[in-house]
Amino acid sequence: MKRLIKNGQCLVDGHLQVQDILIADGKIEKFGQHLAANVPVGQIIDAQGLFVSPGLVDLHVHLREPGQTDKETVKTGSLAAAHGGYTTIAAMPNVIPAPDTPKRMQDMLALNQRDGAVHMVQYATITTDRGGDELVDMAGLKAAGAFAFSNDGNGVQTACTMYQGMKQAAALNMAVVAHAEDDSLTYGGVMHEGGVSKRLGLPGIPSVSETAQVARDVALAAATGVHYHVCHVSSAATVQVIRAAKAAGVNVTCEVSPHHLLLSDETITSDNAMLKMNPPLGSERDRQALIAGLLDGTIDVIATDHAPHTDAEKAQSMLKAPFGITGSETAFAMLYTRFVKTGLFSLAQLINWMAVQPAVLFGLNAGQLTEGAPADLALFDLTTPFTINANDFLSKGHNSPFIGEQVLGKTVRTIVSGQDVYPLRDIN
Ligand SMILES: NC(=O)N[C@@H](CC(=O)O)C(=O)O
Ligand SMILES: [Zn+2]
Repeated sequence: MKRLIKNGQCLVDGHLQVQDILIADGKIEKFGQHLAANVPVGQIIDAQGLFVSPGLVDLHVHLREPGQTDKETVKTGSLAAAHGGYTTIAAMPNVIPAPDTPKRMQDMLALNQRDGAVHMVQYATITTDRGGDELVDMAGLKAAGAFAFSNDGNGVQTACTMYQGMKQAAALNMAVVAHAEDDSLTYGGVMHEGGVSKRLGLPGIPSVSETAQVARDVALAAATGVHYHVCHVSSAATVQVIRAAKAAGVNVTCEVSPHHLLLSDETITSDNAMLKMNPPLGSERDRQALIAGLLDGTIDVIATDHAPHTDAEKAQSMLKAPFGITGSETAFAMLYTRFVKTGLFSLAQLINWMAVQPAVLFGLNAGQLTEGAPADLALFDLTTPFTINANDFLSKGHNSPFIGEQVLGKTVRTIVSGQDVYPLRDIN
């Protein structure tokens, strides 16, 4: 079936231009001005005044199924992504059981295929059950359809395990995607170690727990040649390590989360678990270094680290609540409002970091608004202010520090392979 999106504002060579998009068979058939086409009645979408973006691509989400479906499911998590304008998401393997064998990967992919509202790719673990030192059957997992390898939620503690894992992944031409955290340096902390943690009397996590492991892994990546991708970089020192590694020609890429760009430990004025995540919010200096890292190309992409938890869990003190906040449904609007409207980033840069580059880094057929590409699109209203409201979330998680924020950039419609996935007709 054909559909025509008329008069949307699209990025062409970095600037907004009024364009039409003709969709046929789930793909963009034509992209241009004043397209005339024979489309069935009711299949013309008036996008006047809306920003029509390539669907966003999120390299880091937690969907909790199987194992913790009180927090999220593949259905609710992928709908939350669609609500945020994402059309492709990469699901982390910290589910129970973890996709650490080919059979479990096949089961996981079948579930994603059945319930995913958007395109999904799936990380396999690096080690069995994301712990210890027993490497998974990487070749078997690749053959079963794994996207890349990650123990996200935890760092790989032993250099030898990481080294052997990287060697195997490199031979398979697969990426190793690392949550970098040296457990011997976290001291049971719940927030960034610094003046604020001292003032609040909360145990701190030194940022060197991240930097030390990234430095180790950069050396291992250089020795193995693997594509090493660092998750949710949070500190100035880590940005500097990655900058130097890139300059030395190491095959390293990295992501930053919206919350690490938007917030710092100074936002934490009281014991508030909505501001507890891993890695923790850094200092204001760290935050500035992350912004500078994006702008100079050290940081490649923005990924949400969408990490839903139950209301009851996150109502607890920072000492007890689990680490993690949601992100899929707030990322674009928060970043657009705080960084593009203020002139710090251009809209083209933001879309490059949220859609184009995530696809480029991992060879996904996504992130492009060009003829022949999948018709994966997000339509955003950049002019009508709205308030972020937990009642609008399609995620089961309400653990967002951005609830109540006044923003621009509401998702009006999300289209995957030519079909509407948001707004949605049946949610259950
Ligand atoms: N980021 C978090 O604080 N939590 C994530 C795990 C992770 O990405 O490290 C989760 O799964 O809850
Ligand atoms: Zn992580």
